[in-house]
Amino acid sequence: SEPEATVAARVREACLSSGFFYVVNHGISEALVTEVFEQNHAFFALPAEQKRYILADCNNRGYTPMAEETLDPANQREGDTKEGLYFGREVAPGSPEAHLPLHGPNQWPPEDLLPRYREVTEAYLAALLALSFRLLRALAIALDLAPEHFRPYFDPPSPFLRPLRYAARASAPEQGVFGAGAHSDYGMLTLLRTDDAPGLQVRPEPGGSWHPVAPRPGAFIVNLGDMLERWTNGLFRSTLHRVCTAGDRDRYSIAFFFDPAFSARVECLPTCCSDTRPAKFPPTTSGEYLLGRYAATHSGYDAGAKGGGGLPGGQ
Ligand SMILES: O=C(O)CCC(=O)C(=O)O
Ligand SMILES: [Fe+2]
Repeated sequence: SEPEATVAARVREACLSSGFFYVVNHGISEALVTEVFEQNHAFFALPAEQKRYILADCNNRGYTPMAEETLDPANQREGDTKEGLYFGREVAPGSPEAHLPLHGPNQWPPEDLLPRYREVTEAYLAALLALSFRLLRALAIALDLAPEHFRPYFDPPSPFLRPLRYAARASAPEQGVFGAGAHSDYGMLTLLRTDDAPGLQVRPEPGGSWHPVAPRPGAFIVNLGDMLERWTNGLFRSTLHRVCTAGDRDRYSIAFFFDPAFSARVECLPTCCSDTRPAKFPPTTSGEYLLGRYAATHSGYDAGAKGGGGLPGGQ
């Protein structure tokens, strides 16, 4: 891999334009990536009742059936034509964090059916978490901040792994049918792997045209989320994207969302606002922001379900 300063300079350039870039020479073995895709092929091939056995719980961890999520309610006539899974950082039931929304034990596919699923998934999660922390340093350097600037906000991090299967159904944008409706990601960074089926599109300019993002063998597609856009007062972009499937076959992808600690405050960096460039977004917390977005897009998720709490850190 290249010197960190070189990487940071190229990251800056990408973050100032589309906020999307490919990461190569990342050190994560292709064997591991292949294995995690194989495990998810096997999971999604299970009978519906087996998948529903781990239906997403009050922490939004587990299985989300076809069309459960609607990423762009204003422009969709039905839910996303995909099914998925959510895994997060493993939080034991009695631990101090267990009362927090979105925190708790993961729901793993039954071991008798998929004996290697958990081990492979945990290895992949750990590898992506380590890569994300490297990118976090590069982002800080790209913003002329100390390399460890963001680190305290990620103690502990909130990683979410999202294996997805898109149905073999042609998207029809003019009819409001999408593999995944247009959205920006919510957190800091997203590291995406897809199979070789195209579908991801980005729209760098508001109201502009959609551009395909082709899968590249061995590369992660990385994009910035809303929290980094808020931290940088819009300097680094959280770009709108969607998935339009061709309908000739299923499409598999695995998104990894790297988000700050639940209680981390996300507000304009002092270097990104001034009298002439006032903060565009009010301060929020990572948890509050995430919960609001989940509540708006997941029919199966009840943001008030845990501890009767509603949104934490309220304003
Ligand atoms: O499957 C893809 O290519 C993109 C998925 C995505 O944008 C997301 O899950 O946030
Ligand atoms: Fe996304």
